[in-house]
Amino acid sequence: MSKALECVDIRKQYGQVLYSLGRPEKGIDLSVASGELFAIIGPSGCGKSTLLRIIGGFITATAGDVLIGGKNVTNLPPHARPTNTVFQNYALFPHLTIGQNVSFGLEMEQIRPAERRPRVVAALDLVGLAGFENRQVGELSGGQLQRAALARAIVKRPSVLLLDEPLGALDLKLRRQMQDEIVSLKTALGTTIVHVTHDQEEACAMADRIAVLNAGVVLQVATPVELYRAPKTTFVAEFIHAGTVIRGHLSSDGPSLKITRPGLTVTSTSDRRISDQPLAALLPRHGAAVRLATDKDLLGDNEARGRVSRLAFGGADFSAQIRLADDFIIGLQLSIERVAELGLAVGSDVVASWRQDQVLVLEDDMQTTKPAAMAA
Ligand SMILES: Nc1ncnc2c1ncn2[C@@H]1O[C@H](COP(=O)(O)OP(=O)(O)OP(=O)(O)O)[C@@H](O)[C@H]1O
Repeated sequence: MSKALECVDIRKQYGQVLYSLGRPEKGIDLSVASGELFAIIGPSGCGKSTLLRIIGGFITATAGDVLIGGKNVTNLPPHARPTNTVFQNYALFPHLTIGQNVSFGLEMEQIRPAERRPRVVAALDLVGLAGFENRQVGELSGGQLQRAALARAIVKRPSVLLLDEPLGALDLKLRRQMQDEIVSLKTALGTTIVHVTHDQEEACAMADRIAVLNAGVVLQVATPVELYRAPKTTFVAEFIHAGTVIRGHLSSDGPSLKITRPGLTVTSTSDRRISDQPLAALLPRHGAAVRLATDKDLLGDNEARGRVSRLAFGGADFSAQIRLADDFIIGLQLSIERVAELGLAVGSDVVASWRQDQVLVLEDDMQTTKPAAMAA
């Protein structure tokens, strides 16, 4: 597939050492395929917006290049790039009607009025705002304003649409609806989209691929499923809530790796070698990876005795927390059927066990030890 966007060795420094995007020895490299919806996720302050604004031309990178459709646009201002950005705060002109707002960019490009009008009507139609042309900005709801902002961005037919947390201000229901609509829009127009969000669920629901950013560094780029099945580092695993991170004493046990902590020994078939790089294990959260029993005595590797400390129903399944002997908490998802079958309630004594081949070994890139942070 052809590349719609490439970031090559991008770095940005604010102040001397205040914040830096990219590492001193290597900047950020990203490649987004044509027609792809590519999400950038990460915690507040990690540099998502900075990166997106460098792509859009609103911020000048300290070093590196931005290529769109193979063309180097690094030195072009925002309006001369084939991109358009939708911001969280809509950024609509309050004194113009919705139609005039959508038409504004076309006027700037000196497109003839006769051509402008059908394009404005078509863009409003695409985002579900047919007939809203003559409405004032103040007469629209939050969701409608966000749609108008989208229409204004797509009317210029950008080859890359940049979304900077555009759904952040919407309530959950509207947010889900807009997520679906943006994906449909992408499919209908074939536009490449780069979407910045701090919400990993939103990214997973919408994106073809996701880049996880922390402290100015891209830790992993993968499809949503790959990210859950094989997070590379403890930061990624914890950020996306992939399971419970186990830190402890690490040793080699024949062909497998063994991590021991009080009341729990996990072994993994992972072939990662012990080196200077700190490693940790991940117990996946999804129900299929975990066996839970209420009448089991034998305890060996990958088995732990505990007590259900929380059972929260999330609509489709339960999020359970199990407190082990030394107050270490593991989190997992359980189906309604499984909870009923085991007669689980808060306070139930259980034995949890994992298949060796489902215990992942990952690079431990977290500075702080947060054993209970991953509870479901
Ligand atoms: N103009 C600036 N001068 C100095 N530091 C800045 C400037 N703009 C951003 N920063 C810093 O750069 C870092 C990255 O900011 P950025 O807005 O890109 O993060 P973000 O991941 O988008 O965060 P959020 O999710 O909170 O919007 C932050 O630590 C921020 O304080």
